[in-house]
Amino acid sequence: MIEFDKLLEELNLDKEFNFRCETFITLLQQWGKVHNLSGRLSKEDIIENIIDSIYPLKFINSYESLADIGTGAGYPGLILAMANSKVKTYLIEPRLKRVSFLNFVKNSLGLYNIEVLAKRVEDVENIKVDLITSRAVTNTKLLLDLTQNIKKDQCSYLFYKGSLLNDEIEEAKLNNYKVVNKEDRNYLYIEGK
Ligand SMILES: C[S@@+](CC[C@H](N)C(=O)[O-])C[C@H]1O[C@@H](n2cnc3c(N)ncnc32)[C@H](O)[C@@H]1O
Repeated sequence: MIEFDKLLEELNLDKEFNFRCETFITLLQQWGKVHNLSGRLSKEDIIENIIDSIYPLKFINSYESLADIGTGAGYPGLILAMANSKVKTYLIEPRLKRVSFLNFVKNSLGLYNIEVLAKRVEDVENIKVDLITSRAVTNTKLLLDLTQNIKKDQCSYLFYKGSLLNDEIEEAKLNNYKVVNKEDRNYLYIEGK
């Protein structure tokens, strides 16, 4: 896939990331059928989701710790952790089959920067991160409210949104934010200052 190869080059992602993606694709296709983890399981669909997950690395600031809310089968938090295995990454996901899958991928790839927390985000305690991500879980205001307990003072947010973003921005009373559009996707980035 040309777009994928171009993006990897642009983001300076090496062969190791490519290998991790191949393994993730194989495992998701195996587990996905049995455990109903993700609706879209063709290789092309999975690569599209991987591109969607890592595309924001083009424009966000670097970060040392990350929490992804509602990681499901891996998007975007697991993929971001595969792209940068030095970043401490918490994948917060309450559904146990999804948790087992995320742990299986983590162990298969030796990604010990990842910690999978089998909880709802509002029940998570004792972690503080400087980037919070989420895709397809809930609206912006609720995400900001539910993550109060895990944010560092200068925390940034990256939410993967569709087209209905303006109402959400208004409801959440956001001032400093950036929206980056790519096809049907709107990435909402709120930079911690
Ligand atoms: C529609 S799926 C999206 C999964 C993945 N982020 C993606 O984009 O493919 C929503 C996920 O959020 C999880 N979830 C729902 N409420 C949550 C909460 N309060 N805290 C953490 N995860 C939650 C669900 O278990 C589910 O796996």
